[in-house]
Amino acid sequence: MGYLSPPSTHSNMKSISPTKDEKGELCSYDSWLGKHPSALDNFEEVMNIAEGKEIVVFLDYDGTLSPIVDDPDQAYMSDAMRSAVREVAYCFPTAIVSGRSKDKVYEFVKLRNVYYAGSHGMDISTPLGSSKYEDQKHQIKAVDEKGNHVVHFHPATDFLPTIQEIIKVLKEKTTRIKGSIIEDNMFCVTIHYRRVKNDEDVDVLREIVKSIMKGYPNFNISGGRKVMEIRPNVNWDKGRAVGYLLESLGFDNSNNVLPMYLGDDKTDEDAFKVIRQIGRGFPIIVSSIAKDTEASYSLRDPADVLTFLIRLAKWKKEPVTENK
Ligand SMILES: O=P(O)(O)OC[C@H]1O[C@H](O[C@H]2O[C@H](CO)[C@@H](O)[C@H](O)[C@H]2O)[C@H](O)[C@@H](O)[C@@H]1O
Repeated sequence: MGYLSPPSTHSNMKSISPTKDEKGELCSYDSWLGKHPSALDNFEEVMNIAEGKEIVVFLDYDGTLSPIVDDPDQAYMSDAMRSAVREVAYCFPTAIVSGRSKDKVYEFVKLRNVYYAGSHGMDISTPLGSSKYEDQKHQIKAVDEKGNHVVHFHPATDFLPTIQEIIKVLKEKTTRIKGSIIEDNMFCVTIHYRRVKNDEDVDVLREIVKSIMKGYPNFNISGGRKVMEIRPNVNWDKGRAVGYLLESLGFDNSNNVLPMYLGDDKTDEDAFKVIRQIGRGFPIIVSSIAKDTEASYSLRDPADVLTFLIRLAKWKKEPVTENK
């Protein structure tokens, strides 16, 4: 089984926080690495487990394929990363699972040979004919720009008008908080405060958002990397999206499938948990600091991710050479 048991103290975790040891002291990165070993340093071990299995690759976008930057509209991925993802997607079914709207993440990634799940998995497109998912109400059959028959899955469609109303109110009420950005992610909303200069303004922004959202009980507020995220209260997240994609791509009954998920943020933890529940696969956290996580393996940053993806594609094409 390609899977390491989670440290027992990490179960039922609600958010990512710095990891503490038994004495309540912050863990060093090196001791954390003992529990979440580098997927690069242990590449051969990982790929020995993967040998003969059907690998499916899931990739988060921000902080995984692109470095974190101040301006969310400038979070470009490098050409080298694009080329590595393209190669990986030629070798294995590959999906990008992002908090951003599907269209926006496609604008950054620009690859046609990967699947996209935007809005934290609330906007997924897959080829027609594959999905046996019972929630027909939220599936729309369509023909894409290449003439392919596809299915769009939108479990939160009913919330769209309210989301637009929330965005309007948020924009009106937060104009005085310099540096704040309200990002329309289609089925969810992100409130950015990375560029808000002082902590008092961040606190005021938080209070404004909380106060507005009291009027919208069907929505939840969660956190991320210098963001607040507003999501409709539907039982759906990146973990459910991974399950949906595996099923839609025909891997639901396969005992041979090995999902590999690379992500850096709190919302990726839902996907890590699902892979743990499947009992096979590699939940890999991208982090240069020790933090509580359900992931088994780690990579330090997008540069590590790039090296890992290049090696992964090379392993598929030249397994013997890569394994030497
Ligand atoms: O699921 P993801 O693809 O990781 O998306 C999560 C959020 O990522 C973006 O925000 C983060 O990256 C920005 C650009 O580097 C950075 O400025 C921000 O502070 C980060 O939180 C994106 O803008 C959000 O909409 C996504 O929800």
